[in-house]
Amino acid sequence: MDDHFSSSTENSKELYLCFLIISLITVILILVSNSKWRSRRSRRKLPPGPRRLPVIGNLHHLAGNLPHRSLHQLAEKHGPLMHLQLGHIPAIIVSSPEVAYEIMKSQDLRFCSRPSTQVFDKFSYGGLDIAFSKYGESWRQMRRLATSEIFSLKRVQSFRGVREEEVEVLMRSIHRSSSTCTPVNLSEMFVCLSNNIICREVFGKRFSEDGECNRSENHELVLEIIELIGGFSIGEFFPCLQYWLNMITGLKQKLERSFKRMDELFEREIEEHCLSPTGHPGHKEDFVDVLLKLQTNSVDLGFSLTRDHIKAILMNMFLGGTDTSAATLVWAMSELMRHPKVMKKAQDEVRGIVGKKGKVEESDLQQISYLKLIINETLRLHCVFPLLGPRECMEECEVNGYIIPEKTRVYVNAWAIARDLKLWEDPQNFIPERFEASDINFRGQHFKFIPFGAGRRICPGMQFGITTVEIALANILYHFDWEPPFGTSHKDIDMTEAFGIVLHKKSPLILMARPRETQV
Ligand code: HEM
Repeated sequence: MDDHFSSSTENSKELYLCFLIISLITVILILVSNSKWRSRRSRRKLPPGPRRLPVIGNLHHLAGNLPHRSLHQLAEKHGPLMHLQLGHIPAIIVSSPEVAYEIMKSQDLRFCSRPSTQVFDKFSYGGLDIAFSKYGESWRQMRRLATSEIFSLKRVQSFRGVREEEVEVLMRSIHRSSSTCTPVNLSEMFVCLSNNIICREVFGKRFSEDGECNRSENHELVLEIIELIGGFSIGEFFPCLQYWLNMITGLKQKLERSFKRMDELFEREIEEHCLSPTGHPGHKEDFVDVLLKLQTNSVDLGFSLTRDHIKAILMNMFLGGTDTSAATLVWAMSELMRHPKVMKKAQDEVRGIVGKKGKVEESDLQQISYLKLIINETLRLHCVFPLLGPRECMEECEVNGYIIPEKTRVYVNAWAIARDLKLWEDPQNFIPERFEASDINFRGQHFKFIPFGAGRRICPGMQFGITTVEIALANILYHFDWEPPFGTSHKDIDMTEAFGIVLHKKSPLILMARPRETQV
């Protein structure tokens, strides 16, 4: 007993010591890099012409809780283009539609690369995917292939049945809870829904055990990887020390473990598809089928589509498709709960259009226009990737009268732009009607509203994501009336954001559902 006690005390001492050393190294590295940069600049004479941006912030502004908010506050003081020195990496933060236009439209070709980090390199199978790879011929080939074969409108429509079935599963789950007066954890259910949809689209099957809305092992894996990709890693900002810092912090080991699990899953699924190319009777073509077929005919593609290329795209679908749609659904329902008049108007619309049919089908969505305004307004206030994907400048250029050196990291604060008082009336409030008589949409043409990004790196899965959100939300409003849990009111719905690459609500959305009288 004593031995056990003393060994666990020693273990915690070691852990504490390790933590102290890491913190000390981090602080020293930040201080050294900042002071070195400043002294170098003060000795240097600035050339005439476009100026260099002064450094106004450091890693501390990005590493803190909710960086989009602290960067927004900084931008209010320093303007829409700011220079931060992130360890050894220079970075600019963009917080206005004009500068975003320069970066993502007029000079997109110079800014459409991604930085290289150990995490990105690992999960992209060494730069073979679409989301994390650097810009170049290989990325262009993959993006072209994915746009035409995977993310096309035809493909989105071909999975209509999958989405409708999974939404029905969700409705049944909610129904069960409501019949026993059990509160419904919508946050959990939305993640299961989108994970099941994406797994069926990608692998042709869902992974929940009992055929209902259960959290699957796969979903845990998605969350683990998203945390690794979106988490703050000090090594990323000190490239020459990255290997060692990632070893000391344990990131490297975690990375290897999660990657192995992900790779094994993909291998298993691909092998299953190879062994039984036609699948079970009634099997619908999924993305693994599509990619394997393309691999067989890869002469037509003009490049060799390897097994690693396939796994890299599967990773993009798997990660891109789960959390984003789920987070958007949670924010939308939370806003509707806080705005009962908007909720009522939306329910009246859906119920009026669908009538007594018993469920909303995708063919109904075209007519349900107020719901689309609600989704726009949700994406404006709760941009799920507040800083979009990090970009990297490929050659020295000039933006807004300032020189931007090659390899500068670029973050566009889409969240701040969408809440800017100068651009939006009453921007902090949820008012879907603001989109009513407006031609502003999220397709990357209006730079004050870019929840899916813009330019060459715009989200290719936009239509998949939006359709999932629309069909799920429409059915939820059609089938049920919603109340806050007993003893709380609409105003108590907590809207605090959680830290992470995907902007989630911090506390789960738990509500009481009451089936509509006319429903079965
Ligand atoms: C509501 C749902 C979604 C939102 C709000 C969203 C948003 C975004 C954003 C902001 C980016 C970064 C754009 C940039 O860096 O400029 C992105 C990239 C991406 N998204 Fe989505 N997304 C959603 C759904 C999906 C889905 C369902 C998929 C796949 C099935 C997907 C796949 C991707 C991929 C592959 C990229 C990387 C594109 C590139 O770097 O070239 N997304 N998404």
